[in-house]
Amino acid sequence: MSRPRVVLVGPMGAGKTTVGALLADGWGVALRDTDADVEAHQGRSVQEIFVDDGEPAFRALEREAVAAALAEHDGVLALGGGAVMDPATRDRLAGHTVVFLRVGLADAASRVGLASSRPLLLGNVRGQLKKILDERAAVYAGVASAVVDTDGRGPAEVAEAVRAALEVPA
Ligand SMILES: Nc1ncnc2c1ncn2[C@@H]1O[C@H](COP(=O)(O)OP(=O)(O)O)[C@@H](O)[C@H]1O
Ligand SMILES: O=C(O)C1=C[C@@H](OP(=O)(O)O)[C@@H](O)[C@H](O)C1
Ligand SMILES: [Mg+2]
Repeated sequence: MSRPRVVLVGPMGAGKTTVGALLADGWGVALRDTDADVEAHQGRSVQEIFVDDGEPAFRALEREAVAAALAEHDGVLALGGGAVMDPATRDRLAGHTVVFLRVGLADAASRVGLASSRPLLLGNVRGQLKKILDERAAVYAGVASAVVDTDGRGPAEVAEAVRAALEVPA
């Protein structure tokens, strides 16, 4: 059975998708991102799925996308920020190499921008982000085998810190 070289978790704006692409490029492996997998499978954006079918429907699709990627993918895997809130997903992550990209409110808000297309942030980016960071911090830490701080660091520096945390060559 193949397994991802690293699974990236953390809140919106942590840089999972961006840093995941840098890591995958550097290692010459593929990046898989569960948001992109759900969108490709559904032929709709995450935002459209939230609006049309609601968050629980998205979470069910996301759970299946994570399960498939964990079982099939041997490159870098970026999860959507809320995926780890699902207990079955947390169980599946056990034994995987999971890096929590930690980000504070200021950096997360400035990265996602005030006009975020992320459905959970519509209307009140900072307020919603603060709530999510508070609610999920312990959950991210609980599934992680390593934690990498991203505040004040650009994507390349974060990717380097991930490699250092994994103690694998660039
Ligand atoms: N370390 C970083 N420093 C500055 N901007 C970043 C960093 N990581 C990501 N970004 C930018 O922040 C935004 C969100 O990044 P993204 O990779 O989509 O985060 P996530 O997948 O964790 O929600 C993108 O515009 C990206 O270019
Ligand atoms: O944190 C969340 O609940 C979400 C994070 C998003 O992915 P990113 O973390 O890649 O932005 C996306 O899955 C959806 O908008 C919900
Ligand atoms: Mg992402």
